Amino acid sequence: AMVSNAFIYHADALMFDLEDSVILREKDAARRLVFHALQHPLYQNVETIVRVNALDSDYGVADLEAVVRGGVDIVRLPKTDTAQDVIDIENHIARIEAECGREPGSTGLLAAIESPQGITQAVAIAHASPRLIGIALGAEDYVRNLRTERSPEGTELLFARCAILQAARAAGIQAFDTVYSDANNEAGFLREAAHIKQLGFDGKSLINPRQIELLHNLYAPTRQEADHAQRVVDAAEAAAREGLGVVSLNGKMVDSPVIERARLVLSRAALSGIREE
Ligand SMILES: CC(=O)SCCNC(=O)CCNC(=O)[C@H](O)C(C)(C)COP(=O)(O)OP(=O)(O)OC[C@H]1O[C@@H](n2cnc3c(N)ncnc32)[C@H](O)[C@@H]1OP(=O)(O)O
Ligand SMILES: O=C([O-])CC(=O)C(=O)O
Ligand SMILES: [Mg+2]
Repeated sequence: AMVSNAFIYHADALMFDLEDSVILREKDAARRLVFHALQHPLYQNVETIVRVNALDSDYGVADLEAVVRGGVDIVRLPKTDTAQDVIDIENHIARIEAECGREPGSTGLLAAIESPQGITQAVAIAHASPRLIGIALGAEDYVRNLRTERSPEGTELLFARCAILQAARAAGIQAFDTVYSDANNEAGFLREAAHIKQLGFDGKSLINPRQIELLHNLYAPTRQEADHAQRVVDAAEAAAREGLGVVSLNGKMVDSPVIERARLVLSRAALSGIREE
């Protein structure tokens, strides 16, 4: 039911999971279901991601064969511990693309880091393949590996989140935060989402449709922020026409980092609209 309904919720991308939310005896059926969903007309204008099983499991390579042939946009590799894990999946994807006549390099890759080993290797992982569109944190497995649990403040995740952000930005790719597992706790979700937005994440994996609008609204700038960003960009363009690199807007210095931040605000307004307070 979820696979056939998911496209109605206006998520930025839809992620089909073949890994930890599918029990072992359903792995083959789930793979077939996803293979067909990827080719369904309803999913042609939606960005699709499939989380495959680990390549060293009994299912990983079969998952890849199905989803690359099915036309998935991005493959999510779970539990990425080393750059070699990325290179291994990269090699399989390149082979399958060649075999099925898909444009070489057209399948994107998203590596989820879910262990202390992966966090220590985050920089190498983030640089391991030109297919990588981003890296992501998988916090449920990560806290299990740390031998702790998630707190409302997220203190136990701060190091991992910063490591992932640093590595992603150093490699020029995106950084995605982990799921918030309590689908009925709106206040807790919003608190965590505000925290990861402030750290600099590009977005977050969601597990329930009710979280989509909450996150889009949080990432949408306020009317005041969008108007200010527009004034900054207007002032910068006027200054550039006069050959100036720095201008003053109501006494505040506007130079290149300020202008770039203003452009980011405007691009978020274009994507998510204006925040409803
Ligand atoms: C640690 C990890 O690996 S996380 C990643 C793997 N796990 C997942 O992807 C879990 C996906 N999410 C879910 O299974 C569920 O949302 C749960 C278990 C979190 C909550 O379950 P419920 O409380 O039963 O969901 P809820 O009552 O909010 O569902 C409302 C509607 O949304 C649909 N829905 C719920 N979650 C999703 C989803 N992830 N995708 C699409 N549709 C969904 C339900 O089918 C239901 O539709 P209906 O009204 O047509 O019947
Ligand atoms: O990657 C995610 O966000 C979900 C996940 O597998 C985890 O938290 O272990
Ligand atoms: Mg996990």
